[in-house]
Amino acid sequence: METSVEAKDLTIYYGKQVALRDITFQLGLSETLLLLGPNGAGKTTLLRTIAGFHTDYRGELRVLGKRPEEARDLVSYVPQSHSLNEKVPLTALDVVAMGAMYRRGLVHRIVPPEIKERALKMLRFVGLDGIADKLFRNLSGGQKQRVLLARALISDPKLLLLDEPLSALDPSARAEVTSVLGKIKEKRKIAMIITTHDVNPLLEIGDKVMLINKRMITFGRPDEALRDEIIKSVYGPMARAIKVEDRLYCITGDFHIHRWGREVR
Ligand SMILES: Nc1ncnc2c1ncn2[C@@H]1O[C@H](COP(=O)(O)OP(=O)(O)OP(=O)(O)O)[C@@H](O)[C@H]1O
Repeated sequence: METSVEAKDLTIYYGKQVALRDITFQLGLSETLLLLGPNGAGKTTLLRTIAGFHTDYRGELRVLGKRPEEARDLVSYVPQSHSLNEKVPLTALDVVAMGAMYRRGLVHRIVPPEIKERALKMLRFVGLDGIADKLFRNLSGGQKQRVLLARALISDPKLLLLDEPLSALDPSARAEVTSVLGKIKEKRKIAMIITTHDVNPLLEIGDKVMLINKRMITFGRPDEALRDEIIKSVYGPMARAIKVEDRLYCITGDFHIHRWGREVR
């Protein structure tokens, strides 16, 4: 199988401390992996390692057939919280265009016409072409997340890494963003790895699920990987994996609560 990511006996360190071990898996070129695990399980660490930002690891790791550091141009990474300074009056279009300009070493504020055209196309793709000239800081949470997805897509990545893309959103914004993720999967046919505390809203787009908790607990198709006894081994006896009318639900009792944009755990 041609793979987007391939890991064999991967162990990730922070100096002498092991953050994550026993990671072995293969992800196909257009597959979506949902990466699930409790607080501190190592989800962000694994994502940043695949992105080529964290290099303190042993074992094998290949991203699109290359070492992660060499594959960076083929990968887009959307961190849990964006690092844009909201005091700077950037429009939605500016933010999307940044995704193409940084790659070409362009750091000035004037967006070249060719990039503007592509940025508008990306905004249309995420259903936001009407707000191109609005200030990013004034957008709703769901709109901001969709703009950040458009920014990640403009460089035409083959692998998209998303850290908790739904966690700061209210239910209707979650549905908006989930539907854009489904569209990316269907139309762009690229590989995605999405970290989440709550796998349920994403199960329909997940080809594979990995559950981690400082080590890999399970990896496979959702119905194989999310078995009741496995979920209980990580989240305790109250946790459940249940099927209702052929749809799988994973009840872990593990969720983020956000108030006024600040994350409370
Ligand atoms: N820069 C760092 N230096 C040392 N240890 C770190 C560093 N970053 C993370 N860790 C540790 O690595 C482990 C995994 O953290 P990580 O942030 O990857 O977990 P996570 O599953 O993404 O957690 P959360 O769901 O809370 O975001 C934790 O024990 C954390 O304390």
